[in-house]
Amino acid sequence: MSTAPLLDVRGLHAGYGRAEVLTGLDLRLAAGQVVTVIGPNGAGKSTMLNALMGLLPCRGQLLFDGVDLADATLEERVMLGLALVPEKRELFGTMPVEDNLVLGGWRAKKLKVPNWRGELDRVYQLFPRLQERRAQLAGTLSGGERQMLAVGRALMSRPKLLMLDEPSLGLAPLVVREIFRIIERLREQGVSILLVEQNARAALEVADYGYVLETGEIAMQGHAGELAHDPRVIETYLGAARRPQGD
Ligand SMILES: Nc1ncnc2c1ncn2[C@@H]1O[C@H](COP(=O)(O)OP(=O)(O)OP(=O)(O)O)[C@@H](O)[C@H]1O
Repeated sequence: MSTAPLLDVRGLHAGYGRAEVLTGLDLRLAAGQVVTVIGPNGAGKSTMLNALMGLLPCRGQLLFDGVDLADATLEERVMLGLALVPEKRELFGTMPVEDNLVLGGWRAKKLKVPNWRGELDRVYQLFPRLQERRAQLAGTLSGGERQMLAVGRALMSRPKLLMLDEPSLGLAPLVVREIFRIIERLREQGVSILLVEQNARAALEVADYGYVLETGEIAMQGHAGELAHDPRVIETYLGAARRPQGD
């Protein structure tokens, strides 16, 4: 590609103490793209996101929007425009919904983005349910509402790249569909998204490009539509599509 990617990861190594989980991962994402990383439990998907966010020590080249992230702290990465919605959502349960959202706006506030509070209206447009429940304590929300709040809070920082760790995890099928509809809408709005998912089918439907991460390495990659039709991906990750052959 002629223009530099928004995110350019080369030879990423990361792990916990002596246990190396990622052993030289390469990944690229162009601005405006939705890129998904699928793979089995324990492959290292969350480890990758945590390393990108600066929550874990790592080695390798990490370029974000042309900036080398090697020595950037978590706060600096947030200021550069990275946002992570972690698997555990990590909301402030004893605070109202709206306060959780406002806290997410500190980057925009610090950057003196004019009318950053207007971001609240955008988030409420995307998630009318959050507006209805703006005064309710976050800890009393349903699983789906908590996920919406976690995504909304990340959007409040006006990120250049939104990283989502298993947004559908633990949610009922109807709510999962709602979450993917929202990802689709964000995509239409031009938000760049790095999506880690176990729900490979839904992830490949919404994404432009996909990577398959297996035991710390990229095993396959390609345009999402092509991956979704690849026999190995179908066999391993889209198993529900298989029809019994009667043997
Ligand atoms: N805090 C930790 N300390 C030590 N090992 C960890 C820690 N977190 C994860 N691991 C190990 O790192 C490996 C990769 O885990 P990771 O959570 O990144 O995988 P994943 O692909 O996101 O899978 P999952 O979908 O289960 O979260 C696993 O073997 C896991 O046991």
